[in-house]
Amino acid sequence: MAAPALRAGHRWLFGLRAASPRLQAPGGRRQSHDQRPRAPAKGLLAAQLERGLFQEIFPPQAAEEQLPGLLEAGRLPVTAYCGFDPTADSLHVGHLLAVQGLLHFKRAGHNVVALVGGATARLGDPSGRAEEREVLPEERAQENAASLRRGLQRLFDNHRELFWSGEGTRLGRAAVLDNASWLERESVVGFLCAVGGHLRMGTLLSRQSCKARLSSPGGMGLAEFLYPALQAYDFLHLHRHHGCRIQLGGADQMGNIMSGHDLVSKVTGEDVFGITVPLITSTTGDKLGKSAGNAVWLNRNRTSPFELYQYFVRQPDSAVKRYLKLFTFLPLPEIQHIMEMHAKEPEKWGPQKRLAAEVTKLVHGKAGLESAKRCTRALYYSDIAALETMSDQELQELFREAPYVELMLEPGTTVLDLCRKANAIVDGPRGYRDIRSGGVSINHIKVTDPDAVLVLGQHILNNGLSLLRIGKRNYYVVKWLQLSHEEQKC
Ligand SMILES: Nc1ncnc2c1ncn2[C@@H]1O[C@H](COP(=O)(O)OP(=O)(O)OP(=O)(O)O)[C@@H](O)[C@H]1O
Ligand SMILES: N[C@@H](Cc1ccc(O)cc1)C(=O)O
Repeated sequence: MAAPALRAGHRWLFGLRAASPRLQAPGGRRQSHDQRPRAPAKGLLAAQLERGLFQEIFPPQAAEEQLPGLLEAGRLPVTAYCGFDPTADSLHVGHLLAVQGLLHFKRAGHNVVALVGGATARLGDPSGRAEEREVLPEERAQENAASLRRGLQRLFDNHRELFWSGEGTRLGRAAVLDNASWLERESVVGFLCAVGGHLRMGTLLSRQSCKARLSSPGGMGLAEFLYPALQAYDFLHLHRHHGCRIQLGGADQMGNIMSGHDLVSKVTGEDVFGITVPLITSTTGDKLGKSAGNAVWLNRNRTSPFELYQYFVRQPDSAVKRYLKLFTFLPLPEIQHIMEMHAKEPEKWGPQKRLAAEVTKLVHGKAGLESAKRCTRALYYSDIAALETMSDQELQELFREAPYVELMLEPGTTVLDLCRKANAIVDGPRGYRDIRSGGVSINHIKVTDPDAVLVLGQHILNNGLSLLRIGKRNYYVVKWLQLSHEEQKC
């Protein structure tokens, strides 16, 4: 019955606060291992509870009773799923944690489904929302869904190629599905008959996300209200057609996961489970994601490999150990060792760099990681060799805000000509003076003679580019056109 299940949920949440390694004792002190209840399970479950990746289990008693056995190494594979609504055309770092959860299932030999919510995205999940979402047009939902499917597949492929060595276990299978392929085919009457009697109004109304939306100034629309029922129906569909027994999601998904659990167990009489991963937040405590407008994206056209790498390199010491456990597959003793080295040589930023490298490799592959490192050397270490080997795409990504100018190279072009043609200095004597006074550099080297003729290999790199900087941080990327062999010889 719904109400006792919810109470049990609360009891578990309460118990888990003590169990979660992430949570701190009053006064900000971390609880010692001894104060925590013993890890209630073996295998995958215990390992991920210890890493802090699995936060809550539903129903709570399953953490000690059914799940440890079900997920133990060497047992028959189970199938777990997690859904991602394509309300944007890219996944982001918050989603990566849920994907990481799926990948750990695969590594333990279980099968996973990454579900793109092509249908649910059009309704909009009310969980954690202060306002109703804008209706997503069907065409946009389809385009975004295709992009998310590619993003998820890329993560599974990169993981298999770069992070899986066999390790004596079979790597579980992964499928990427879209709920539009069944929800859009289901009739309204069919849906209500399948779901209507099993999901109770009292329970749905008592969910935190529903209460919050109902008491908001704009109230709650029917589509939002029915959202959890559609997500529950997905769980039922995946249970019937793919044998799915576990739904994974961020902590804000617990209400929807409980509805799915209700529906599947009532309709089929079988035990199914929910697992949540912690929410990744910004330094101000907001959930990292689209709604808060602070997403760090996984698609290169939104956040470059360099920017993703830098996001992780910038993590403070207070977060980096936890992130190494959550976002990488490094064994815990290795993480411990990395942290011990860091205590001896903090100036090397060892854990941050390792974290950044592991995540960038998973998201963008080896080439993406190399690109991130090349851009880092070019920008922060003024490394001309790195600058010279950068592609046009990398340069544009690196200086996203910088104007990108294409210019024809004419014989005798001077430093002043370059600055003027790029609109980087003001016309007249003031621009001339600005160069003289040392405010301009080309390819990281200061130029003070406005009349100096540009030299290939120095002012113009072998890849046909010049990086012009005015003052401290105004960059201009210049691409020289028609650099023929003849000109290069001049
Ligand atoms: N910052 C985050 N930390 C952990 N999990 C997250 C985070 N953001 C999203 N998720 C999880 O990823 C899954 C897909 O989320 P969803 O498609 O709603 O994206 P979203 O970024 O949460 O959307 P929005 O920001 O628009 O609410 C859910 O299980 C969600 O809880
Ligand atoms: N409701 C989830 C996405 C989702 C969609 C369909 C599902 O079956 C599961 C999850 C979210 O917004 O975060």
